[in-house]
Amino acid sequence: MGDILIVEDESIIRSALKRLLERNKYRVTEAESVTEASQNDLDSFDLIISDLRLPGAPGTDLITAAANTPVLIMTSYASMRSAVDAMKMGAVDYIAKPFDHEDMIRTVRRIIEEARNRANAPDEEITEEEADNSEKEVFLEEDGKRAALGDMVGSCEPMQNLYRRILRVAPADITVLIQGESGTGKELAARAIHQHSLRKDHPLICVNCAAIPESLIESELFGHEKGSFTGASTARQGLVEAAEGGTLFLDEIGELPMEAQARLLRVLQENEVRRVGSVHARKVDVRLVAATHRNLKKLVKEGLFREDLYYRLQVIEIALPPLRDRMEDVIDIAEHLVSKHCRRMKLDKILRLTSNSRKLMMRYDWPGNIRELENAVQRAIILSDDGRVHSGDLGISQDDWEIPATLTTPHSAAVTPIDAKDAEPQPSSEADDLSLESYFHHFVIEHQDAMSETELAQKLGISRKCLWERRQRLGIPRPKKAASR
Ligand SMILES: Nc1ncnc2c1ncn2[C@@H]1O[C@H](COP(=O)(O)OP(=O)(O)OP(=O)(O)O)[C@@H](O)[C@H]1O
Repeated sequence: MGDILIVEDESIIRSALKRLLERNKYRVTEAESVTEASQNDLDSFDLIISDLRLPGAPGTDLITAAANTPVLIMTSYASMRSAVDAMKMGAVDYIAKPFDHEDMIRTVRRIIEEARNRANAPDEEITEEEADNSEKEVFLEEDGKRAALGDMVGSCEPMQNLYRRILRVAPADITVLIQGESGTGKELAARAIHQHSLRKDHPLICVNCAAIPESLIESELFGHEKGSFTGASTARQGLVEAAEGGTLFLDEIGELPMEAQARLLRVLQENEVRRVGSVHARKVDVRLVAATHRNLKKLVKEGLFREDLYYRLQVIEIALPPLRDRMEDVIDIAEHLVSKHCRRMKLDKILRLTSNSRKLMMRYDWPGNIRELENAVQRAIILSDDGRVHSGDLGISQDDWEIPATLTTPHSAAVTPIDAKDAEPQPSSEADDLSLESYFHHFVIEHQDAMSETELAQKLGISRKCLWERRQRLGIPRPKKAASR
């Protein structure tokens, strides 16, 4: 079944693990330290299982010493953090001590099987030089200055670093956690990861955990058997299974209820999904990319997010900067969005930004990030009647930005002839928008403890997704109830 090297200095654990593996038909070699392990031909093993803390060099040294053999790290539950670091260094997985025998055998079997499948797959590796060149090709546009990756536009240093990081992690089949404020492009980043992964010809399923009612989320994600709850008249596959072979993008993973977190952990640890109401688990092959605007570590401390799931998720983190930290890209992004929406609306010409709208875009701090910029641009395109995007049509309340001296006089906006429309009093519905927003704000604060999200959305006459988005924009996050673990 396979050759395994165990590297463990505690003889009781070493011999117990040896017996367990031999009972399961593996051939086992033992070592007490990295030095003793290195006396073997490390690449001749199918798997190395090593303790992290050993006398002398740490178990992670074996990761580089055995370039072609997967290394499974064992560590005590208390030092999970170092296990995550070990995975960042290239360990194939980690297992907490004391381990459950079945867990260990399942993990060993899976790792060896996956390594064999990879070895039999056609060799798609490219040299580092080729990789570097392909990165340049992917994100540098024709003029050699502007950069973009997939639908992501932006040439500033942080964005170029982000593109590089995405291209590095995409082909490695590991879980990625994307952090960033609402509207910063987390879904676009997830799409880019999928597009540059070996799974690109399989489905990418995107789910916003905050937009699905808590009572339905488990069956939506994991599926259900017929009769498992009122209304489940037929058995149904969940979105995890629908992503088979591909990528599952879970946006706002911090909103996932505790029960669903437990099921998701099983998907990550065992590659298995159990439908609601079923006693059987099904094998799945799905890569998880998760995103959140929340501080998951804080949620863990508050007992609202499982610590073991958190450690599984944060193996590789990607951070999306808020738009206010990449103001040099604002105009490029705005122009990209104008042209995207003009094409979508099938307009004859692509509208131009007036100089005042450019100035306003540069001055405003975009708390809702690119989503807010996109909404502003769409609104201005619809209101425009002269082929230009005017500052007054962007729907940005003057209370929200510091009016630059160049744009105003004591009585009216100072304008250049080209921006004549910007000088006119705006027939904008700003006052209505503001009063609607404050009504929304009051209504939600007043009723959120007594009503579910679905009831709130129904009363307000909007969808749950829209309710959630407005909560983000107005900074009134959904109150979470602490769940028992
Ligand atoms: N760098 C970018 N260039 C062009 N368009 C972008 C960029 N980043 C985001 N967008 C656009 O902004 C909108 C919001 O992006 P996206 O949905 O990916 O953000 P998000 O962080 O996932 O938001 P949320 O957390 O609210 O779901 C989308 O329409 C997306 O196409």
